[in-house]
Amino acid sequence: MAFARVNDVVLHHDVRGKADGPVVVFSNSLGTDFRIWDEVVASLTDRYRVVLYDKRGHGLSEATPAPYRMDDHVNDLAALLDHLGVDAAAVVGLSVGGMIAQGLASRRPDLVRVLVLCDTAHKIGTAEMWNARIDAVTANGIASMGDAIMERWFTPAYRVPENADFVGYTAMLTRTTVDGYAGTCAALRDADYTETTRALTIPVLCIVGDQDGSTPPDLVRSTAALIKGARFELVRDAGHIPCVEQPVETSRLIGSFLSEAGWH
Ligand SMILES: O=C(O)CC1=CCC(=O)O1
Repeated sequence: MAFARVNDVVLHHDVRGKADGPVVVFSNSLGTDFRIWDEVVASLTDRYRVVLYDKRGHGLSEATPAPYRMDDHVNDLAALLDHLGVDAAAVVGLSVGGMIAQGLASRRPDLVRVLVLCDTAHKIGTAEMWNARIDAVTANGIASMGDAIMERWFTPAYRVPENADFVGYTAMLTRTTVDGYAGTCAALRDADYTETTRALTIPVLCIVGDQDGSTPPDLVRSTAALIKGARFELVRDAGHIPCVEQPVETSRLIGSFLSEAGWH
């Protein structure tokens, strides 16, 4: 693992895999850090140079004061990739990470050659919804919303106290900084990539858990329908975070799409 100061923030990141391989970048969701990708990344490191990072306010990255703009997150990722000397990449993004990936693809078409959009959309939620979350997390902390968030993240079968992984991912959520969480809710509230995503011409795969309670299959399907030639895949028995709940199938879908898109 490593830390880098880019723009006005210190970002925690890690580079794994084949040093001279094509680059695959992973961007994670609200309230998670880059460990959610561990199992998927393990299936790719023999072929790819993989870049993982924690967006500002998440994981071990610095938490600058809320609110954030989606452009802050997009600029952070662009600056981190410039810092690492990456000049072309496939970008895999989950939820807000998928919005960051869409933003980067439209801002830096030189950099983004393939997109995998997991459980995300061109626009997620409403201003009322995000303002209510910002108010709740600011007044009562993230743990106060923990159960409701877990119901969207994971299926009932996964969400049992005997499942140590479930307990661990709950801790990952509740240890996110309030600035990072509320700041990123503001970024989500204000972001709408409908027009820029409609203009994408690169290979795009959209995948979603069949029981995703945050970005349900119909929403993700509507994002795929915006993009000429985009592929849509449903992951069975998964909620909002298929890379954690169904890592084998998620790895298979991502790995084969990267190959088919010529990213090898
Ligand atoms: O908390 C949720 O509902 C899940 C989520 C929405 C945007 C994101 O990145 O995660």
